[in-house]
Amino acid sequence: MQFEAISIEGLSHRFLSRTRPPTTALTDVSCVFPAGKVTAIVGPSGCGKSTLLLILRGLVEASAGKVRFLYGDGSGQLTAGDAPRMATVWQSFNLLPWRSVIDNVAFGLELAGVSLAERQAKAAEAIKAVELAGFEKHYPGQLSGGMKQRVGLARGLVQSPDILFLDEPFGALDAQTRLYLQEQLSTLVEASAKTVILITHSIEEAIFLADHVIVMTARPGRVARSLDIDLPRPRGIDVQNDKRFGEYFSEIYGLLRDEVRKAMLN
Ligand SMILES: Nc1ncnc2c1ncn2[C@@H]1O[C@H](COP(=O)(O)OP(=O)(O)OP(=O)(O)O)[C@@H](O)[C@H]1O
Repeated sequence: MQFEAISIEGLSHRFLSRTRPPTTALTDVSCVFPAGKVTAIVGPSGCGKSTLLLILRGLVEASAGKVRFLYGDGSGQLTAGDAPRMATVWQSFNLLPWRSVIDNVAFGLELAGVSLAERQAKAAEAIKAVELAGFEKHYPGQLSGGMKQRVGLARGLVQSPDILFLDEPFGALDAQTRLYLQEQLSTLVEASAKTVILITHSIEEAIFLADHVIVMTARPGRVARSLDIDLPRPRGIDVQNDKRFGEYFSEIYGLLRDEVRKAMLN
């Protein structure tokens, strides 16, 4: 059976607190994340993007609704099954400062009980894929922000996940580094045909990297619109000159503008 999609139906989530009124983070979210595609989620601050990611990763249990991981046998019939292998790259790098680059990248494999030789070989390959060969023995404190984030990316890739989650992966980086890493990520994603779910505040980043963009409303987050990004691949940064890029930007910004305003007044 092959992993085909994540399907979310009527998902809502409310955070309860003993000391504060409850916060409804998500309300009646329904959407599909197809396998082998990049889906970007954009939405105003606080609309529940990270909460959605935590629910998809099984780290938070939704108050209502369903998340189903769908598998097919090629006949067109889909059946729900267990979550496939997943990895997440976080904005805040989350590197262990006392471990070298290669040991940081290999950490997940070590926890999974993979032998030293195998995890070192796999980690070296992932480090090469993010163009950090030669830095295996460096420590996080010796790296720039962009290099740290590439280590984070390698740590996600090394696990050969079926689904790679990227939560604002480049948010903490300067504009040029961000652009460079977006290009690198685009190449990596195209080469691996992975299922990627990207959370971002950047409309350009969403259009550049994704096959589909889900635009969310202000909190409590709902799906405002789901758009297909019909731009050729492989994509280089010059895809921004394509007329359709500007049209997608205007459409998404048009949807977001009022929502961002509402989020500011929330
Ligand atoms: N553990 C929690 N307890 C209570 N409220 C929470 C908790 N986690 C998140 N929230 C609230 O739920 C709402 C959604 O938060 P979430 O972090 O999912 O939004 P987001 O869209 O990822 O935000 P941002 O874009 O700013 O990262 C926010 O109002 C937030 O304050």
